[in-house]
Amino acid sequence: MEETKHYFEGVEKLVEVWFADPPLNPDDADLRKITKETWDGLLRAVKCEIISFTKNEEVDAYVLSESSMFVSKRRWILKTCGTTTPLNCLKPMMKLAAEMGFVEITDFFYSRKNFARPELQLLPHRLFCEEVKFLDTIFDGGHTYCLGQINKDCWYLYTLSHPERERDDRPLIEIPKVEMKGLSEPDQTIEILMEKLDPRIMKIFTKELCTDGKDATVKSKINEILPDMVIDDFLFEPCGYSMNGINGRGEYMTIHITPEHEFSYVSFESNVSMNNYTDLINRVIQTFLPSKFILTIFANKSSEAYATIRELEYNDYGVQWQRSEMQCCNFPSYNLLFATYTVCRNQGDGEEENGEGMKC
Ligand SMILES: C[S@+](CC[C@H](N)C(=O)[O-])C[C@H]1O[C@@H](n2cnc3c(N)ncnc32)[C@H](O)[C@@H]1O
Repeated sequence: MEETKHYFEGVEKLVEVWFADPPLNPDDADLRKITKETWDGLLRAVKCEIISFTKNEEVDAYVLSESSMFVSKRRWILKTCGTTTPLNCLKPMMKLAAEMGFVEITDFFYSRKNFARPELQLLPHRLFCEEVKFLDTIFDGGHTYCLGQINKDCWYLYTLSHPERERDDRPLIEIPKVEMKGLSEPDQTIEILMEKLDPRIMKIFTKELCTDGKDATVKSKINEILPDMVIDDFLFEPCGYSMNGINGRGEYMTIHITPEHEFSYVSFESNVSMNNYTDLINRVIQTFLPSKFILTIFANKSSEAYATIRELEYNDYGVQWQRSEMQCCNFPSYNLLFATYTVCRNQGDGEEENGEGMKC
């Protein structure tokens, strides 16, 4: 691969952990009681820092120097890009949670797209098999998947993925196992990972064209994607953009933009509940005009999206984007859809080998 002087890996590593309500005083235990100073300390191990914070009744949302973190009562989401090392704060975070009474994990997901420049990553993130080895030192019974083409665009997943009836057997934090009560609440996550974006749109996310995050949010119409979201946005110097949006139903959206032409990348993620994501996906791709994108949707059995995500099998996004891959996985407690799309007029896009393929 051609050496570039400046390179930034937009692709994020995404950690999502759900804890069971503690058996004793479940109403008192709340991950949002962890202070900003404590998070500052934990995030040092990840090599990123908090740059902005917003909250509502349901969720605390942090914009980070490299992406975002969302904290709700019993769910923690950490999404970081660049050469950050999010798995390095997993054990300390679980220890903190255990001190609050959260001794059982009900769901765990670690996922990411393949890196364009894996050789720049730090241990334990240089290869997916290295990440799996690291996670296996923490969890028993992790399941690993690679969706897509391992020598082209692909997406890795490590999950505990236990069916409901096996929940008492979940691994945990060197603390006696406890029984989980109740059914899981509805949960769904949609991610759209876009590459090779329209340079005219990417220009918005530079200090040349915009003064600050708000200016870029309005000029790009990001605020129209999910209009009920209260937005916290940040425009980096000289370019780069991150935003978190939250609403009163505990839903979030987050967008991160690496606008540099040679390696442009935009990610969209939300847990907004919908029984059909077609319109949302259309709004996102029309906002950024990528040449190719990966779509993933998770929905658990209680989610209104659970039964409907297969409908996307029949959807194309206008004449411009053509689906090149699609896989549906039925896990015991959730469905997962993975699909890749490329722009029709550039059939070659997305056909180049990725930096990380076939090395494990
Ligand atoms: C943090 S943002 C968004 C990253 C996100 N994962 C994405 O989707 O690309 C990264 C963009 O901001 C730029 N940037 C400028 N200053 C930065 C800083 N101090 N830390 C991280 N990125 C910075 C990078 O060059 C890149 O274009």
